[in-house]
Amino acid sequence: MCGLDPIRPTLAFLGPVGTYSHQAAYDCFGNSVDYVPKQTIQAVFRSLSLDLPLGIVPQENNTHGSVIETYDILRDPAIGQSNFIRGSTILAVRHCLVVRQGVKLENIDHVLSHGQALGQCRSFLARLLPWASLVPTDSTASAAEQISNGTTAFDPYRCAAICSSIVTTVFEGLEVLLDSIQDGEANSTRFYIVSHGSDSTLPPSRISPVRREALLRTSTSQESHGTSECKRLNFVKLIKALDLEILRVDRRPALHALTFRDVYFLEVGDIGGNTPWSEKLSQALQRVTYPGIEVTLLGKW
Ligand SMILES: O=C(O)C(=O)Cc1ccccc1
Repeated sequence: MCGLDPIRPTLAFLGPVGTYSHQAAYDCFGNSVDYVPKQTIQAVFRSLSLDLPLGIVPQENNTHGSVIETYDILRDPAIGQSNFIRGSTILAVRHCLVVRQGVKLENIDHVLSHGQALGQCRSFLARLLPWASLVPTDSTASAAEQISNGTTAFDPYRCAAICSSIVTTVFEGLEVLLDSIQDGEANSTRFYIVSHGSDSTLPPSRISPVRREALLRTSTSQESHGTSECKRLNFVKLIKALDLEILRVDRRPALHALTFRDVYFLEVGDIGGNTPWSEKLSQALQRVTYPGIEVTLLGKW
């Protein structure tokens, strides 16, 4: 982390330079933070500390859906204890097919990218490169970097990356072969801003929040297993008792031993009135303190 300004806060993003996460963070915070690339989404969460208080992670895409890797990490008890969601931002995502200079479509037999980008270009790939093998990478820009520096397991002159055109200004010897290859015309990805601690002051953002929101995680508690309190989550009862606007629900397998028990993520919004949002949330959380059920606030903004 040498070369970083000791005063300016640092922000971890899924690197290398040139990813969509990097662009989304820059759109929010510009030069008011120092950017620290991390290899994976998990590494972004794990790196959060007093020295590296901020991060950004992709959360959902309007054509390919939830970013599973992010939701799986949100099951970690550290989220909601030491690390928190502090906001969200949306980036319009326009993918390019990037190759080593001179490579033609018919030369390509491997397409490298982040799984989300491969999914967002599925129809394009089926139409124009049906013979190519798809190779998931840690990020879109890391696919481009591997082709540029020749560290792919494949012949870099037979590879293409799906990524932003920005990578051609970051890594040498690359060019855009085809532009705007995403399947959905209005392809957008939403990101969560994450922080170490729940109430550190965030640097000024160019993006103002649309409404007051929060993210809750709920599941049957691990401790209740095998006891009379080990119930199935009564989801309808829980949502009614919360009495908040439910903006989205995601579901992932729980990490504990009971089979087919899930963790639910509820993104909730303020339904109006004069009560401050924090107060409204703590009242809602009190209404859902049922034995055997855990409800954790993962962040509010
Ligand atoms: O790999 C990236 O560039 C990311 O930031 C993750 C991602 C991938 C595809 C669309 C949006 C975000």
